[in-house]
Amino acid sequence: MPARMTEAPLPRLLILDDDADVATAARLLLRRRFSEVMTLQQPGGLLAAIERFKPDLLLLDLNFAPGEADGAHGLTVLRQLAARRDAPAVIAMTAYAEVDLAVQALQLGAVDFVTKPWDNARMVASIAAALARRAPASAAGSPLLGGSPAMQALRAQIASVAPTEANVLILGENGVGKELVAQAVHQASKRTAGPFLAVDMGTLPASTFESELFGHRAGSFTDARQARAGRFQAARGGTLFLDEIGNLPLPQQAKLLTALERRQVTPLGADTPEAVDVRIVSATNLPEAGLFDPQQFRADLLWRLNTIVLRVPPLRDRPDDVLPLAAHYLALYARQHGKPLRGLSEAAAQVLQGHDWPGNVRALRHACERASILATGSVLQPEDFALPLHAVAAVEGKAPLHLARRERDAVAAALAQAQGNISQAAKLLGVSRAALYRRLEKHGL
Ligand SMILES: Nc1ncnc2c1ncn2[C@@H]1O[C@H](COP(=O)(O)OP(=O)(O)OP(=O)(O)O)[C@@H](O)[C@H]1O
Repeated sequence: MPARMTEAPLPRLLILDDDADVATAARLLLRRRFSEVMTLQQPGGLLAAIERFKPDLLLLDLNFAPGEADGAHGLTVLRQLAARRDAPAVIAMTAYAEVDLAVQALQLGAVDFVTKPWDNARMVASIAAALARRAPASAAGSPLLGGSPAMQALRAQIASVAPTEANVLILGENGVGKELVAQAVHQASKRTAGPFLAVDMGTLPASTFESELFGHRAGSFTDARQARAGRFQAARGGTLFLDEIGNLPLPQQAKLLTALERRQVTPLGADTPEAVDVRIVSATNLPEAGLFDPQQFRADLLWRLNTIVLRVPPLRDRPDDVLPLAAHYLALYARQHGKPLRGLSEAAAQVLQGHDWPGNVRALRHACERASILATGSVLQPEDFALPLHAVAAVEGKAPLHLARRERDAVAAALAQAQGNISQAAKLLGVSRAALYRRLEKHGL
């Protein structure tokens, strides 16, 4: 019997374009993907419209007046939105060849840009990607799904830890939901009206580490034309989420430690330090043995960060969570991609639950997105999730061996490995090129 699924609400779209025809064309193209579409021709009412209408996405023409081309108005709007917590994701629209303008829009926080006149497929893809990226944040409030005993215990820990000011270290494999846990801590904390700012410590270049985190004054180094606040200042009154903390090289660990010990930071080029008012939540997928190895991680920094440790268990250790998560994401993607909502066959449910999910919830989410886009039947089958063959075989046990399907999988795998090179794929499979062509035809590959 197909599993029941919860309905995810359709997102809302706001279009700001001074050309009524363009706004109408966009509305007609996109209205099936949104519960409501609102159009504005003047920027004056934009902030009020955002408060009232609460759009998930804003399609923003950067040039408001006919003939205008410098995009100054649109960039001003983007700057205003950057300061707001309720700002929608923004896709900027520019005239053809305004590449510099598009780049500036992206730097100011737009998630993508499309050039006018747009290509419908490109516009739809851009919108789908923007909404997908926004999905975890917009689930804020009750985003941490899963009723397994492990998740219930984790939620209880979050509830008791969040209202304190204690620093929290979140441990768990890739994709288990550490960032969602960090957001949940912030949302249940006394700082919930302040910002939640995530910084990926693994990718901060060593050369700009201090400027990124602590800020800089104008002229403090060659490229520092304007003063800039660091993440510590930007997160003031809120929570600073230091992700991938285990990847921070030792020299940067020392700088971070100093800031945390003194609870103040000195922007590059400044004479006086500034007090820090942030709660630190950090996360790593490093195994605990690695964290406790002083060659990799300073014990004194660890001691500052891990006042409270929250462990998020891998998905394979909480199989009860798999089907509710799958149902949630299948419903979400069915909506987002305008596909019919499909249930899971018994076999698919078993395969999903029995899989060991090395990529955890992120991988399950991707598998659900793929299935909701590519599946053709009314009920989802194991193969729609494109899991490695052994996962399907392990659960099917004594079920028929599905020779045709395995042959198709083997051919597809060989083609992928050979990067589409037919001769090489044929060699990998131990068949002639002609035999491979026959199979490609047979399986519609
Ligand atoms: N309990 C959950 N309920 C709903 N969605 C979840 C849950 N856990 C994880 N996800 C989803 O899985 C994806 C990965 O989650 P998240 O980014 O929080 O993991 P992570 O542990 O921080 O990953 P990484 O270590 O790779 O940065 C996100 O899309 C998130 O929305």
